[in-house]
Amino acid sequence: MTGATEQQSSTEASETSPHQGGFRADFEVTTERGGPSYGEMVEQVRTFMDKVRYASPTPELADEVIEDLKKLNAKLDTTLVDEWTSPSGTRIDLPSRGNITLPPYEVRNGGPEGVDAEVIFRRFHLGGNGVAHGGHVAVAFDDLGGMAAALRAGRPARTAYLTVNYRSLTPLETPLVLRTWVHEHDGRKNFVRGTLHDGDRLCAEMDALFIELRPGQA
Ligand SMILES: CCCCCCCC(=O)SCCNC(=O)CCNC(=O)[C@H](O)C(C)(C)COP(=O)(O)OP(=O)(O)OC[C@H]1O[C@@H](n2cnc3c(N)ncnc32)[C@H](O)[C@@H]1OP(=O)(O)O
Repeated sequence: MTGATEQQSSTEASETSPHQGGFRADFEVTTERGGPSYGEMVEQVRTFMDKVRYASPTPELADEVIEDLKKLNAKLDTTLVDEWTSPSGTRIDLPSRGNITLPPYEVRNGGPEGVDAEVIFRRFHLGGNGVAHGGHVAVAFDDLGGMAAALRAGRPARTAYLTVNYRSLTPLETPLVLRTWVHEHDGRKNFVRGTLHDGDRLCAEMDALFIELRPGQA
């Protein structure tokens, strides 16, 4: 499984420290941080969120779960690091780089020409009536649109605007194809388009602008 490409996280170094700015010019990606079971740990948390979305616990069970979660939170408290050295976001071998906040995706192909990924919206991404929440669709477009801009530009880019047209319902628990590409670029401006398909059916389209960050820009 791949969560990203090498190019995406190893961008052009600048004369400024890579430790400055909103996105670092160069930061270390890894397949090892968090250990071999880290992906499974993230998957178990996603599964837990799936269950929470649909569970209706008794008051006693809710109290029990709270106590268990407090213990787990205390365990993780002893291991907290900054965002650049956390496995969540830098583990390129895992879906969505191990980033638990993103809908899990796998990049099938990524380069200056664009990104082709498979994304699955989980049960906890429910909006209503059994289909995905539109905000989660936008999150997937944002991350993979930013990736398309970064791969073309060779440097990080930030979203200036992002428009999603919801063309049909987006199913949960279904492998979907999300594509993003730079349609046009002008200086630091990358006009990025995207599509989300369930088979042949178009679920949503994206039209966005990603601005390449200047060295050290916050
Ligand atoms: C691989 C991982 C990918 C992750 C992707 C995740 C992406 C994100 O979610 S980023 C978070 C959400 N975005 C933000 O918080 C951004 C907040 N805004 C900003 O930081 C700034 O406004 C920023 C960086 C977008 C642009 O600022 P700045 O670099 O100073 O550029 P600025 O000089 O204002 O504008 C550059 C050009 O873009 C144009 N522009 C800027 N914003 C917009 C906009 N919203 N609409 C249209 N044009 C715009 C300007 O008009 C200008 O055009 P021109 O060069 O022709 O005069």
